[in-house]
Amino acid sequence: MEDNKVYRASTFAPVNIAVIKYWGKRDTKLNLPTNSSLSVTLSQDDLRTHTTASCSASFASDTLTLNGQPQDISTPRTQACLRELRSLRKDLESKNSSLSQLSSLQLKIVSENNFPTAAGLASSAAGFAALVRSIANLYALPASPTELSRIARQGSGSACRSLFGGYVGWNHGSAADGSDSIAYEVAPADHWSDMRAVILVASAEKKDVSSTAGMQATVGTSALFKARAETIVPQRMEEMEEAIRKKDFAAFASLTMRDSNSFHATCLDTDPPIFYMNDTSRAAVRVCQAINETAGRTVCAYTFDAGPNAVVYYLAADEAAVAGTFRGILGEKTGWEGSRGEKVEKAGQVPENIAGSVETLQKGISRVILTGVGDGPRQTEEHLC
Ligand SMILES: Nc1ncnc2c1ncn2[C@@H]1O[C@H](COP(=O)(O)OP(=O)(O)OP(=O)(O)O)[C@@H](O)[C@H]1O
Ligand SMILES: C[C@@](O)(CCOP(=O)(O)OP(=O)(O)O)CC(=O)O
Repeated sequence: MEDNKVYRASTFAPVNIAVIKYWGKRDTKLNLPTNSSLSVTLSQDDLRTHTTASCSASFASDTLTLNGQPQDISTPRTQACLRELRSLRKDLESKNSSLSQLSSLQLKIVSENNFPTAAGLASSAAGFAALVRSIANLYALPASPTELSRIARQGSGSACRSLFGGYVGWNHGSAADGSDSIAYEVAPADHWSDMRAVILVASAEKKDVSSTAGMQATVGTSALFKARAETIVPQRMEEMEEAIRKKDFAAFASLTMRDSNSFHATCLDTDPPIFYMNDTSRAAVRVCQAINETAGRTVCAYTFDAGPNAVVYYLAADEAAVAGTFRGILGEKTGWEGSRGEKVEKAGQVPENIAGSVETLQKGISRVILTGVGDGPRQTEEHLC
């Protein structure tokens, strides 16, 4: 091996927003969930993590830098990912002596998120998916996205779904070692490519209760949680997969909204209660209901993660009715500039009976992000170091 040679590989990885939520672990060390979940991968043209993984005999220790700030790389979750990836590389090296011994070199990982970190915009999902994918590329691992999803899950549960594009399931699995708790493609992005999303960013602040802490408080104290994990979600997973296969937006939307509500109900049922949605979030729910009522059919579906931001899914054909209404209300906010936002036709009047919600939304939303379903991680020659 050449002394001091720097080996590197870079990737972009997407954010995913669940429509059937992961909430609760049966094993906190391995991030094994109590229920399966399903998400839509969002386009990396709008939201993405960019990560470069490099290794060299000249590096003194493993390091991780996120948005220019050194991060603690010694956390058990990051260490679990690095250990698994190094071990796969070591296996390759032991079978082929002509391979450079990269598994014994220190890693330098540099990453940038083009959206607020830890604001409920699934930064840990894109972040760990990018970390795992970039190191797998650096090590030239023949591992499939499914195998890498098993590793990324140990970084952050929802990260396993960001190894795939399109519509992605995560099977809760039953093996104690987590070998069957992996992500799978329900349908690629081009199966239902006209799925769009407008994200209403309510707050770019760091949240009070992390997903990790919040979900275990729910597991420990919520009486509703058991029914959700054992009965409600298994049934919804089947219905959601069918809705996606048939491209049935009304069914997709109804399941998405009900599952978001069910997840937030278990948060409220936690002792002490956890509030991720706020007045702004509830105003977004009312506006979505009004949009659907005005259209006379279901044209949009809201969902909320562990934070107040609304993600509103809709189909391209209903852009004027959905994004157009939000443009009418939030047209002054950041996010409408550029060809995509400017193309959104402002819809007509919003019903008078939701004037209060409209005002709350105007006060509480700082920016919007227009996006849609997208593909999985992309290798790139643009290196960050
Ligand atoms: N690009 C990245 N590379 C490595 N780790 C990252 C990256 N981006 C985020 N993370 C890790 O994820 C953490 C944020 O995760 P957290 O679950 O708190 O928020 P979130 O993912 O934005 O929200 P949520 O998952 O609830 O939607 C960061 O503190 C950091 O440790
Ligand atoms: C509400 C959610 O976004 C929760 C995501 O939780 P994380 O994947 O961030 O949790 P950890 O596994 O502890 O890292 C729902 C979802 O994405 O399915």
